[in-house]
Amino acid sequence: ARGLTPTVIVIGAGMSGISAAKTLSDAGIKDVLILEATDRIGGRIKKTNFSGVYVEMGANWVEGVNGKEVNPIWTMANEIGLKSYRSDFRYIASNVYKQSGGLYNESEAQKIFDSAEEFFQFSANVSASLLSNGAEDVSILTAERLRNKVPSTPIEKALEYFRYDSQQGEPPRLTSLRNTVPLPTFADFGDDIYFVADSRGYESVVHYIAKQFLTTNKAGQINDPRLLLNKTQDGSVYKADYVMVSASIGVLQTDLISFVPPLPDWKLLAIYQFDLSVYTKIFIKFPYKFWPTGNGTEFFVYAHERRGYYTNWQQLENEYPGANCLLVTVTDDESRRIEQQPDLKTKAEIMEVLRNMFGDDIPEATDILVPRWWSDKFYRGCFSNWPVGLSRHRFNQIKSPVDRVYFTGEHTSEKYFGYVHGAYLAGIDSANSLINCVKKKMCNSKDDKIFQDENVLLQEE
Ligand SMILES: Cc1cc2nc3c(=O)[nH]c(=O)nc-3n(C[C@H](O)[C@H](O)[C@H](O)COP(=O)(O)OP(=O)(O)OC[C@H]3O[C@@H](n4cnc5c(N)ncnc54)[C@H](O)[C@@H]3O)c2cc1C
Repeated sequence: ARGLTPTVIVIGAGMSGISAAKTLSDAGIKDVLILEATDRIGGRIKKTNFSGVYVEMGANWVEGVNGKEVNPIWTMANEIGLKSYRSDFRYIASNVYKQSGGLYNESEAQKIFDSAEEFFQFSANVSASLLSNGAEDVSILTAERLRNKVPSTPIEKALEYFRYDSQQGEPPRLTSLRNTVPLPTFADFGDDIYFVADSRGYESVVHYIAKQFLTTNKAGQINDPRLLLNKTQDGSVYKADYVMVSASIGVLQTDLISFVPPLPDWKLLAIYQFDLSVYTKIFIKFPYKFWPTGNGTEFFVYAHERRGYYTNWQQLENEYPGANCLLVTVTDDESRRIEQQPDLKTKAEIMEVLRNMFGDDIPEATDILVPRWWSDKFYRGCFSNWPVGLSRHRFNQIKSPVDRVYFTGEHTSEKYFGYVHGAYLAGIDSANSLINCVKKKMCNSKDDKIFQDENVLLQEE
């Protein structure tokens, strides 16, 4: 180690920063310094105590399990015995509530569900043919129009929301068909997703990786001088040969971090064009259960005429027995609206929705948790989504290094952007490019040249 001048400074100790630092360390570049703005590692994987149980404010599922390849996060979750529960969405059609109460007829709901499934297959074919023809990208909504499958009734809209917005955090109008249908996560790692409910938190996977290269004290806590927490705007100066930036793309879209000299135009254009979705998991607690429990009841849907209005529900009896907790998820504009209003207002809205579904006799909620990722200057959102029309060339520029400044994070994973495994694999990838530069002096890829030419063009405009 060279003391005050490490080879690499890693900005951010979320999954990707920790994964990058470990990869560097494994390759013999042990003099890294990780600077994290908050008081903890894990970033968007974060547990909190909610009325006596540990719930996840950020990432909750290991997504992509039981497929042809093994999701590396699943491997680690098993190595540490992380408690998780397979989510079973097969019964949704029997659990769709009308706006003013009562369930939709199951066969009616099933028909809409089947038709959505048929559309999904169709759209996957459209996506594949766009790719093979080298044609322009289209949105998921465009594909719906092609098939005359644009949802119009509350139940159609609710089921569409359940399928797309709960995965991408943004509506089909904004989302790239070519890059999200089908999602490589499920094609490669399998269709199953497992809900983590463990008092150590999903973040224990990040700790598990960190402890493989950072020192710990007798109590097992990380005490390595190469990890500095609460590192923000305190006037300290650190020097290094290289920097690896792992902050969210939402952070990079603001001026929280200033680069001197400024990032080139091609880089900024790429960063500014990608999307960071907002996805809000609201936990609510009750004195007792008034919702159906048992097999096939875990997920339910509320079909309000206002699309995305408290649509997605999960009862957590399996995961947190006896805690009497529900989880309702909102996204995008609803998330931003709810982040900006007091929790009491949100609770009142949710109580009204629940009374519509279950009648006036239900008890008042005793506690509510509303995470605010979008308002948080260290995140500015939840997971990235590929907007329609953004080319692969432009996408590659998001992760491309600028001189000795490297980039990583879930938003730099071409196949698995938006996910925990995407962040993990991106950390390894970006670290490997940096290692190639340090050790083999392979620093300027051919692509960089293209980018630089483009930059000149932009400046001449
Ligand atoms: C609500 C929510 C639900 C999600 N659900 C799932 C899910 O179920 N399954 C799944 O696979 N994925 C899910 N995700 C996505 C997953 O959490 C992320 O893809 C992944 O954790 C991102 O890791 P990262 O290292 O790229 O970024 P981050 O976790 O954001 O790490 C970046 C780190 O940089 C720090 N930082 C920011 N600015 C600075 C600065 N100026 N200086 C120093 N440090 C800074 C941050 O504090 C943070 O610790 C979800 C995310 C959210 C928010």
